[in-house]
Amino acid sequence: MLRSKILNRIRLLKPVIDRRCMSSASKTPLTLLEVDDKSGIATLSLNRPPVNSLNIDLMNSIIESITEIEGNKSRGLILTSANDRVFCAGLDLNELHKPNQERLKEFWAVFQDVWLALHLCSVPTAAAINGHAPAGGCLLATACEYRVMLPQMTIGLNETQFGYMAPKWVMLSYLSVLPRRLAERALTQGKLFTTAEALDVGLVDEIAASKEEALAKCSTFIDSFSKANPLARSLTKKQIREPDVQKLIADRAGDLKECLEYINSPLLQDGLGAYFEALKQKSRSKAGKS
Ligand SMILES: CCCCCCCC/C=C\C/C=C/C(=O)SCCNC(=O)CCNC(=O)[C@H](O)C(C)(C)COP(=O)(O)OP(=O)(O)OC[C@H]1O[C@@H](n2cnc3c(N)ncnc32)[C@H](O)[C@@H]1OP(=O)(O)O
Repeated sequence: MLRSKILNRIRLLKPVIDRRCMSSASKTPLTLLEVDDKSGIATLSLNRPPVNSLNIDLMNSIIESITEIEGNKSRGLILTSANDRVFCAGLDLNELHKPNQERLKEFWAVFQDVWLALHLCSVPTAAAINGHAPAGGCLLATACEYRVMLPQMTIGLNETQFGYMAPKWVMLSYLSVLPRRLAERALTQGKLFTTAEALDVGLVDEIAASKEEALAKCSTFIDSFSKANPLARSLTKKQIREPDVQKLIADRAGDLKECLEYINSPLLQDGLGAYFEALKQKSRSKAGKS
């Protein structure tokens, strides 16, 4: 069965993941996990300042939290951010720009794992998107079953804006939420939807005026499964998601090889370097350091 195969795969990796986590554990927890003792719903907050950019340690921490949530019989998982401006800035560009090749292989494998773990999570999942969610941040949100977003934020797979094409399985996550023609246009444009636009096209399900309201709406979504048998619900979700997941599982090595070639190509490295420098410049000018 796919579920046991996937979970065994992640468990098999676990000792490696644990070692990696322990070797580079930061002083402050990269994720905050709280389980409401009344509702039984777990809230997983990304907590890697300044923008929750996804590096190896943060993604391992997310995977471990999901494994813990599935093991402690939480009734659901709400993914959110401890930062009130940014949900998740996507992959840490330091991992992609002029990368160490061994680390890049590990980074990409963990990126694949974090999507599999969240996309196949056995409990109901919802994202309280309380900040900007570009690229990998949008992927985390679309891996969840439901999305509630705060106003004046942006969300989308903007990879073409920094010279990259998203991997097939990242595109499939978008296609599981958006109609094909719209997904194609948004992917090729590298579009970042405003909150209102995202609601209009169905990329998010609801808008909330505050993080508290977003969390409450996510809890209401999770409560909607209260009459469903948890195992039947989980297996039904995995059955529906299996075709997309299999496209990655069946060729993880091929995906890794393709990404390494693509990420390391000089043209893309130059484009990414320029994009990253512009980000840093913007930040410096914001802080009054030109
Ligand atoms: C077969 C093909 C396969 C090829 C594979 C290609 C690669 C993978 C392709 C797809 C998967 C996913 C890819 C990604 O996720 S790549 C990352 C994309 N992310 C972004 O484009 C977001 C960039 N950031 C922003 O737009 C903004 O920072 C913001 C809106 C998130 C927040 O804005 P604001 O609050 O104004 O903060 P600042 O911009 O001032 O930034 C603060 C600080 O953080 C740094 N930073 C921002 N984003 C990142 C990041 N993604 N990685 C690393 N660092 C980041 C920024 O540089 C500032 O740092 P400082 O200069 O030190 O202050």
